[in-house]
Amino acid sequence: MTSCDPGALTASTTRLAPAEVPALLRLLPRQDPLSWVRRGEGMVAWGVAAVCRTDGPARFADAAKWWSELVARADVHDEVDEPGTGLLAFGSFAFAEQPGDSVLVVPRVVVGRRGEHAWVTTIDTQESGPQEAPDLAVTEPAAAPADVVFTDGAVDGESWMSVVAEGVARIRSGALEKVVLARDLVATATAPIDVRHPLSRLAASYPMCWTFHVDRLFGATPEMLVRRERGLVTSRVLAGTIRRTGDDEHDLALAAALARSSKDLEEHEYAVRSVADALEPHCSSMNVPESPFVLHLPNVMHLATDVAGVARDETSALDLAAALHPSAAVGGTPTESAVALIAEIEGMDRGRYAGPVGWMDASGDGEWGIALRSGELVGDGSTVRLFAGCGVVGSSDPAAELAESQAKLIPVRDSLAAD
Ligand SMILES: C=C(O[C@H]1C=CC=C(C(=O)O)[C@@H]1O)C(=O)O
Repeated sequence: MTSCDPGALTASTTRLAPAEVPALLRLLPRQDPLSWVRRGEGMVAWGVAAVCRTDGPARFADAAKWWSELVARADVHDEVDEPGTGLLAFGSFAFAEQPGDSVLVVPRVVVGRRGEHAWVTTIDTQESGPQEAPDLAVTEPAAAPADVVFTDGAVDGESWMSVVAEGVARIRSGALEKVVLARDLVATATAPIDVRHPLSRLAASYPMCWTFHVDRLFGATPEMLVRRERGLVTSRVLAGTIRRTGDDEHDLALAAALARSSKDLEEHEYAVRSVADALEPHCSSMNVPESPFVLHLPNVMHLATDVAGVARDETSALDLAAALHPSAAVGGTPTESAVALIAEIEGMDRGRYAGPVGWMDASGDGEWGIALRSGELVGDGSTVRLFAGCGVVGSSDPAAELAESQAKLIPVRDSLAAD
């Protein structure tokens, strides 16, 4: 673990009039922006008061310990007292134990909006001393990336179909039941990309998703691994996908076909089971619907199940995310065999793609989505790795999975296009 020691932090949350707060993403400066926004609500933040980087099997536990020590020493003044107010950290965790780095960032300024509440939090270190009241004026719109060219990532499409075929063969041999296999695509621009451009495009086109950015990983995820809010625990499980055609009537017929597809229902059931089993020890009561609904996104439709439970103990949102990761929406069933097979045949470092991404506050409340429909800025920031993965079961067809992965790449791909 590497971290700076910021000493005792001071966090001050002040109430704002919601009508006076501009669209959250429009407040972000170019330097160190953070985002967690859905349907205009959520939080944006900037600056760095403290940061902690972890890796390996203890990446969640090390981050949780660092956070609880920071919280214990902090001085907090909070006149709003809602989930997300007071001291706050954004985070993004590696999918695998190795390789991959995970990060928690405590920003200097947070602006949030939630229902009838809006607020600004400033966070100061002993060294920095108190900061001036932050400027909450909208910033200039970010420029679109210049001349973006897309090339194959670690594995080209043809070879990736062989990877999927190998996954299917292993499943048919009885080695496991489901594995989620992913691929990447590389986008290269002629100059460093201002991440605020793809963020605003994603939020506008995918308002039902959580538009996030943490330490160069950005995207718009439709999947909530776990939310903990004042004792209520919820999770939105997605698995099972069909591409949309753009013709509403045809898409409705496809949605009905998805809801009946035994291949997709099987994929979905593994994912729901993995989440319900991992949450059970932490919940005194749970509601796990028997059949999924169809979630309509602009590019694809998914089988979706909303799981809810009442927290049995004080387990924090981050500890719950650690217990749930990797769910069978991104790993497979059984988890251990699937994760080993991914490392063996996928041929790609997932980094923080498909890991938990989100935020938590000092009370242990928080939201951790799964970093899907995402891209990671690399090098000098003019290159992005885009990711997409597909659940594979015994009846999966490699060509159909490749087409599905292409549809899942559309959100980030389009977000890099010129206006
Ligand atoms: C792994 C991804 O999607 C997961 C979430 C929803 C549907 C999925 C599927 O149908 O395969 C995947 O399990 C991805 O988008 O990269």
